[in-house]
Amino acid sequence: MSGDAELTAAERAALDALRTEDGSFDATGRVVDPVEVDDERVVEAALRPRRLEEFAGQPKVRDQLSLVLEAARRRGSPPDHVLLSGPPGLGKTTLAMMVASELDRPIRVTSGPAIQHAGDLAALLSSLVEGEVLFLDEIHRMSRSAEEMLYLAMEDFRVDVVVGKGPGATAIPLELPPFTVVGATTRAGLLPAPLRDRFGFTGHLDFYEVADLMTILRRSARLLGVEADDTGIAEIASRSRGTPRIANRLLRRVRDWAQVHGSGLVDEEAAHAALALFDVDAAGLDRLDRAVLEALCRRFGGGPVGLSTLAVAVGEESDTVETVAEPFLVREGFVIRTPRGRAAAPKAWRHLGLSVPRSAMTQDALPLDDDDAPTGRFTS
Ligand SMILES: Nc1ncnc2c1ncn2[C@@H]1O[C@H](COP(=O)(O)OP(=O)(O)OP(=O)(O)O)[C@@H](O)[C@H]1O
Repeated sequence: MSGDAELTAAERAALDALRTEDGSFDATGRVVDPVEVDDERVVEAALRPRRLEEFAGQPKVRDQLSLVLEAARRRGSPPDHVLLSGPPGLGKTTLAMMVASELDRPIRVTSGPAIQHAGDLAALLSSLVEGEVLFLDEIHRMSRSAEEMLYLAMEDFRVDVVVGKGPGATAIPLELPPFTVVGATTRAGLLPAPLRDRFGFTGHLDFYEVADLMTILRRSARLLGVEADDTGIAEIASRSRGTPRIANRLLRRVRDWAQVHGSGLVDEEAAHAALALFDVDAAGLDRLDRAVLEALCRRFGGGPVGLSTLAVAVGEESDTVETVAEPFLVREGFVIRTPRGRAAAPKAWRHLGLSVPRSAMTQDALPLDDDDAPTGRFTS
């Protein structure tokens, strides 16, 4: 059944106004999508700071990590394994690269989906050199058998290579040189406890303050050779959903506008015009975000409503709504996660120009969902 089947004409019109030509909200093509798109890799790599002192924002995680690395350097041994969690585009890969460069050690980069068999992992682990950093992106997407091998390897620097099959199979232990795993995940809650416990340091990256995004944007503008004044930088920063990847992307779109329609200078006027063109509103919300708010308020009377029902109503995958739109909507106080589903906060009604119903006033009092706010912490 189509998610729009029970909409009133007015509701359907409101949602349709937010759709792209093919009828979806085109989450992957969004200018404010925090997930990296393929042709961005080169420019992202060029903009990536190499040293911790150039890493703007996230002072807690940066200082904690800096201490862990400095202590390891002084001891002359690899640091504890590091787990970095947080929404996409906040700098997990950047920090992983920094661990290697700060320690002056090589880094091997792979990701959970690339390791589907324990054998893939065994081959990788047995080729590491002493002190090497193994960056495992999307670590929550590794297969269970690989996960089990990984936590043995992280604890004892050993893997058991199974030779043969059936009753005659034997496990041959293989010693590994000490190494450091840096795991990155957008979903720390999905990691099994035994794996999570093998990380001596866990850093949770949170959305950035506007002032930190401005620092990042000034640096990026300099590296890209873009002339930008503070009004333009501030406007872009405030609409970047607290995410450096989005800030850098919006900077490039505003630069395009300034080069084609303006004087080449990235200023407030260029930022306003370019961001209007790309459907990014004053709060940094785009079509998908507004569709989520429209559906929550107009169709479900403010909720609470289950994630999958909400996703069907906006014509998107649950995963896209949960990992792409929702973290920012929750953090900015538009949406509240409750054990009974998602609810619209008063700010959502106001953002859509609707009057706030009495029921929405009490949504703030509902208990939050468990997943909501891990912070940077040490684990033993
Ligand atoms: N603190 C920062 N200072 C400067 N630039 C940053 C910072 N954090 C992120 N960036 C920039 O933002 C872009 C995205 O960062 P990065 O790839 O590290 O994010 P990520 O969290 O690993 O994302 P994903 O989960 O999608 O892999 C990079 O180009 C990087 O240069």
